[in-house]
Amino acid sequence: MAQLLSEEEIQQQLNNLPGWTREGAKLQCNRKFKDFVQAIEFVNKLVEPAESAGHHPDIEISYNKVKIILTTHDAGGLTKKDFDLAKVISQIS
Ligand SMILES: C[C@H](O)[C@H](O)[C@H]1CNC2=NC(N)=NC(=O)C2=N1
Repeated sequence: MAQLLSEEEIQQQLNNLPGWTREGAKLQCNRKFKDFVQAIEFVNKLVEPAESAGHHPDIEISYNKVKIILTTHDAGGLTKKDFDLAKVISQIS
């Protein structure tokens, strides 16, 4: 099972991850698109990297806005897996 990161490690990782905030045991990112279709296209692009990583974000879609939430459920908090996937998601437009 992935190891929970220390408070210091979490802060270090967050400093290298613009656009993401930490909400307790979760990482969160809000993205806004032109319309619903573009928002769904973005969500579709997350499927392959999430499946490859065996790690799956919670996703909230509201018309043209997408909220992505990452946490490692089986570890009960934030692990390297969350930050690794967050970095990949940040590269997707
Ligand atoms: C067995 C399977 O790999 C696990 O249940 C994975 C699946 N995807 C997951 N995704 C997330 N975000 N957290 C997990 O702990 C998690 N666990």
